[in-house]
Order: sequence, then C-alpha cells, then structure tokens
Amino acid sequence: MSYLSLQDISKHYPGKKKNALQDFSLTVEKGEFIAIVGPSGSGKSTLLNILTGFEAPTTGSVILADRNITKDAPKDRDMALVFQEYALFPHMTVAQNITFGMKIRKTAKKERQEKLDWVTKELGLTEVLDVLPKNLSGGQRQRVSLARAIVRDPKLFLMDEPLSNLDAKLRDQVGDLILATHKKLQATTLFVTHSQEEAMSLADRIIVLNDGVIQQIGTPQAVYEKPKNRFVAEFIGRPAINMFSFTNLPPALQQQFLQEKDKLAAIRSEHIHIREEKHKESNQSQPVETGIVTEVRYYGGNSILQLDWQQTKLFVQTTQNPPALGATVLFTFDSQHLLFFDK
Ligand SMILES: Nc1ncnc2c1ncn2[C@@H]1O[C@H](COP(=O)(O)OP(=O)(O)OP(=O)(O)O)[C@@H](O)[C@H]1O
Repeated sequence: MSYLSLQDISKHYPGKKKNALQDFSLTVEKGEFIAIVGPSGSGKSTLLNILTGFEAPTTGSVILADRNITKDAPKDRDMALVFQEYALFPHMTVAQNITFGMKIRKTAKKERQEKLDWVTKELGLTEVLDVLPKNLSGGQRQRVSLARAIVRDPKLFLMDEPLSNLDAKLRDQVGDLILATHKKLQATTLFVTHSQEEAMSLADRIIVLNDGVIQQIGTPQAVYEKPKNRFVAEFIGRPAINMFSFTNLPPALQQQFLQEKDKLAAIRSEHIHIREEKHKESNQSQPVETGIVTEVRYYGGNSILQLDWQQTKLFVQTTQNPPALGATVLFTFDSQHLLFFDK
C-alpha cells in the first residue's frame, strides 16, 4: 500500500458554483517529492489545507501511513509545513525557533541539542544560532523554517511556495538545499508552487491542476514531452509551446498527420531548426519554411527568436548566432516532435 493516499477528494465551499477540488485522487510513495502546480485559483491551497486538516473535504479521504486521518485535528497529523512567509517567532533566536517545537513535545534536552547541532550544520546556520529573525536575510530565514520542519521528523513535509519570496539566486540555493535535504532524509514532500520551473527542476512527479481538476500526473519529462492536453502543454515549458492551426503546417506534414486534421498542431521551440541558406533544399519529410524575425532574446548559450510565420508567432530556440531583427530565416519542423491537441 502506498504511503499517502488521497481518495476521491472533492471540496465545495458554500456559495461557490464550482468545486474547488473535484475527484482528486493521488497515491504517493514514501520518499517521493511531488510538486503541485497550477494557476491562481486552481485548488492548490485547498489541497494543502485538506492535508493539514485546516479544511475538511466535502467527500473523500486522506490515508497517511496506513491510517485514515481525514477527520484528525491538524495537531495530530504529524506533518510539517514550510510557508512562503517564514512564520518564525520574532522574539526568539534561531536556535530557540528551531528547538521550540521539540520543547513543546518534551523531547529530551540532549536529543534537542543533537538535532539542533546536526540540522544547523547541514543547513549552514551555525554562525547565526543566537541571531533574531529580523537580523537574518530572506534565505537564512527560509533555512531556519526548513530546519524547524526537519527536526520535527514529520511523516510528511508540506511546502507552500517556500521559494517565492527569495530573489533568483537564493531561490536556486534554497531549492538545491531543499532537494539535498529531501534526498538525505528520504522525506515525503508535497511542494506547492506557481512556478513550473521550480516544479520541473525539483520534483520526482508533477501534478498539474486546473479548476480543481487534475490535468496530468507525471514525471517532469512526461508532462513536458507528452502533455496530455492543451492546458498542460501551454502551462509547462518556457517559452510557451508553439500552438497553431493544422492548416498552417506545410502540405507534406499535413499529409503525414492527416488523421489529426481537426486538431491544433504544437511544437516546442527547441524542435524548430534554423536552416542556413546553403542547405535550404526542401524534401518531403523536411519542408523548409520561411519566417521573419520579430524579436531576439540572447541568453548566452542560446537565443530565443520570435518569428512571424503565416500570421502566427513562433518561438524558436537556437544556439547559432542570432539573426538580425527583420531578417528572413529558413527553418524546418522536427516532425517527430509535433504534438496535436483538441481545440
Ligand atoms: N475559504 C474559502 N471560501 C470560499 N471559497 C474559497 C475558499 N478558499 C478557496 N476558495 C475558492 O476555491 C478555489 C480554489 O482556491 P485555492 O486558494 O485553493 O487556489 P490556489 O490554486 O491555491 O490559488 P493561489 O495560487 O492563488 O493561492 C477558488 O475558486 C477560490 O476562490
């Protein structure tokens, strides 16, 4: 039996037309790192609140480590939460913040000290043990809140956008730290985020939610390469996947994918290849198309071009020298990476 199991959870808030969650079912193995992504209002917080016990599901159940905890009070659930706001006690030092929960639970002094020593060493907090939260940087505060969660040794870690208050560099650092700690402790973690980049880079599996309904559950690679529907295809991946009318495709490709003719065609920017003039000969499987460069973003190792092509905008990734704005470029679609979605 799986470690965490959410069975057919639906949540209706009074006065609302639609359910905030609809038939949500998920099983998680011990030690898995699951990211939950979705736009604002998709039901991510509702899901966390049901897990922590701050909200009761309208229907369905939550099973954790073989126990049905659907009706248990939050304090009896043995879960640790790491928030976007660090929720540290302002009048307590770092050490006091980290050990406070253990004191309340009457953990022996020796064990408290050992855990404090270990976790602060692991998370690079030994220099700031006697410092108050207001004198810490954002990254340090988030590490303290992580340390506090870790010393609880909970059955489940729940993280609610823990990186979103940090600047880009710290986000990477704390993200790495979360991942390293997760691996070391084999902690089962549910991580809620707006950011599909965070989900892609951290999680074993991603759940894509929209309007309270699971759109897809899969590895980062699966949701990126084999999105189940248009929503997932458009939500995952930057730049956004190119999506256009089937009839825009070159005739040879329309012929090849004739059974998809009523759908939208889609392709990711890295599967469109810029061709040099001298290699422009078209052939049946690789028809050469023409586009006008309307935007160039240079990122060092690669560039993202925006092309005007048949009244459609196409994102194209290239590692070659970026062409000038307004230039006409030749390109081919890597047809084995074409995807098709219901409109
Ligand atoms: N306490 C509540 N009472 C009534 N409706 C609620 C309540 N909490 C959430 N909702 C509604 O449930 C739906 C899902 O909201 P939820 O906060 O779970 O989404 P979210 O994905 O966490 O959004 P965000 O990313 O903005 O935090 C929304 O339509 C929201 O308006």
